[in-house]
Amino acid sequence: TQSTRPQRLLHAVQKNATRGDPRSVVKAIDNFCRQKEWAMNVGDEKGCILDSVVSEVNPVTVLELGTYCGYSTVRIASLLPPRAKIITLEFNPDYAKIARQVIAWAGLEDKIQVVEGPSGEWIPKMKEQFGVKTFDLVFLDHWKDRYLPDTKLLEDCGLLRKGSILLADNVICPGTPDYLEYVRNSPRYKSQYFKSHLEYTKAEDGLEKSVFLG
Ligand SMILES: Nc1ncc2ncn(CCCCCNC(=O)c3cc(-c4ccc(F)cc4)cc(O)c3O)c2n1
Ligand SMILES: [Mg+2]
Repeated sequence: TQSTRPQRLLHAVQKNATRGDPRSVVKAIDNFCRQKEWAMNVGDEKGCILDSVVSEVNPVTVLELGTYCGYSTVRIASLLPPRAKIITLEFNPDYAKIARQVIAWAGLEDKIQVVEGPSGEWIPKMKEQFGVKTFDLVFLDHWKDRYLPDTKLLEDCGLLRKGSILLADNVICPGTPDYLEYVRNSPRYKSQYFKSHLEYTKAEDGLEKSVFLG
């Protein structure tokens, strides 16, 4: 039977990356996506912006919405301090299965919890299920029309504290207009746009970094 793109991406990692070396896993995926098949990872250009925000925030608890193959999960986790943890939500069980193997190849299983299911159902259960108080950093990279409702859900569930950082991918392409309007006009956020390009292409895209003011 024909393999899927995530399966081919995983094979490229297992063939070209060194077990236990997250940076080589990131490199192998970027090479695969540049040379063989485009895939919707945040990519190397936006990935550098992600790295700088993670390093600046130095988060202890991270939430990622939309795991896909685990590329940004590995990028983030490789920069976290020892006891820090990242919970990553993935709707698609096939993607989650691949992501777990990519994360294992990088040797980052202890820092990462892959949770399967829709964000709208899991966010209200974060405190009781995972003992989370608040998130220091949230990386939004899932369905673009879920960015706004899930941000409001995070607020309503008390999962954001003064200074929590939201970092959103694809605010230009595919675009998240209602989310952008909200975080840029709400008095509860201080927002900043990092102009970049859609992964592995010349099309414009960017990340929006928003600080929750409480
Ligand atoms: N509610 C819920 N809860 C949890 C979840 N987990 C996953 N999902 C569903 C997410 C499905 C994938 C989301 N990502 C994208 O769609 C995406 C697309 C492009 C792109 C594509 C084609 C183009 F021509 C140009 C740009 C580029 C990107 O960087 C993207 O991130 C969930 N949903
Ligand atoms: Mg994305």
